[in-house]
Amino acid sequence: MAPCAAADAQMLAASPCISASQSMLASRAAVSRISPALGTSGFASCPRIAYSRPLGSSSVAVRAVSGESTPHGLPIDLRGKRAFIAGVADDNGYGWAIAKALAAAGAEILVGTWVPALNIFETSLRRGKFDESRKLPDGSLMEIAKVYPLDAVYDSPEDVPEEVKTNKRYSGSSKWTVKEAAESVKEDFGSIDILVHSLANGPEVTKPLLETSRSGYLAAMSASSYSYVSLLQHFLPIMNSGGASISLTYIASERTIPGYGGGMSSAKAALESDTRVLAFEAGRKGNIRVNTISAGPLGSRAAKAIGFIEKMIEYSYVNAPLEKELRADEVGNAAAFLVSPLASAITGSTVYVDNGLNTMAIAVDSPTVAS
Ligand SMILES: NC(=O)c1ccc[n+]([C@@H]2O[C@H](COP(=O)([O-])OP(=O)(O)OC[C@H]3O[C@@H](n4cnc5c(N)ncnc54)[C@H](O)[C@@H]3O)[C@@H](O)[C@H]2O)c1
Repeated sequence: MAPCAAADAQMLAASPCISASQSMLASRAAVSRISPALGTSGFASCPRIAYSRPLGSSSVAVRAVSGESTPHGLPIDLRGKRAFIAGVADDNGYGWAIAKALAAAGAEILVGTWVPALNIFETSLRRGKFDESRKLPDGSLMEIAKVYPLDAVYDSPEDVPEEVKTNKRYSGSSKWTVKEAAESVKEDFGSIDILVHSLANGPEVTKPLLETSRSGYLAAMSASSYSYVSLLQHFLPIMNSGGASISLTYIASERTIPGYGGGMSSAKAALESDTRVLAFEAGRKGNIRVNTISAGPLGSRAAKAIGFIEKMIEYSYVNAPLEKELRADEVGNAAAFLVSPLASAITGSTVYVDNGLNTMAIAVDSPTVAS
């Protein structure tokens, strides 16, 4: 969700050990022919390989043999990796942008879609409504290997209240609790390498904290924080060693953003704290890295529910060190980096992808600086 509860791959243009003038995605096809030699850890073995690949009508010879030449560029190479992205229900949000960046880097994409939004998402996908935004930098369309129904507020079938079970928005789907989703992914694919949590919900997000009910506050925590603990808890056993997980957070966790209410700021603070603890536990238990991206404001569906997202986007544009629009793909690219072998020593971190807005203490039109 927005600054609340609730992207194409420019950084990915650096191709796996290939000349800087080539797009990474164009290189994927050729590199995949040498994947047995390259392995799934990607660039680490690049300096020792030499191969040639067709690019358009011409053929580009690539030599990156130690001692012969210096390879250009660093690859974000996710070929051979499988990602489960929880929280994709349209092509506007951060989850979609992250899915695209990971796909562009070569990962296989599975998504988890909130049950009430599943039907419309699958129908739109089937009817080609997202085809334009499925385009990857190499011109191919992102493939989603499978869409899983998910409601991350429920861990297992025993937790689901009768009124939800019988709700017609849920009755057409099955196996959508977190535990069942992980079991289904295991049954279908065996394992994953990357887990992305890009979901949040706060039913009272428009209410100030002082007016938030206990149930509204706890609902925000359940959907936006514990949902991540639960996802990692259930997916960790099927995550390959060396894998990585990320979630999305928002600066309202550490600085006051009036209007981001209903306990959502508290939920993001919990998510960031949990990132550090989970990084330790998942690191020790499964050699899995855990990070969270503190993203700047984006006009996603969830963010629009808060009501003032356009103002937040404008505020960011005017006041951030980088005076530009924040694109969802910039967050997607950062996510691709964080889950890639290039970030192999980064875990437990909150990484800001917000044009630098988090560093500012006062607005640029403040009388303090305007004089
Ligand atoms: N948009 C912003 O300005 C912004 C800024 C910083 C962080 N974020 C975070 O980014 C993440 C993605 O949000 P977004 O803004 O891209 O919006 P989005 O609408 O694309 O994503 C939110 C997703 O959460 C799903 N969802 C809600 N409740 C769920 C549940 N119980 N189980 C499973 N899925 C559920 C929704 O269906 C939706 O697909 C969220 O964590 C959000 O807080 C957003």
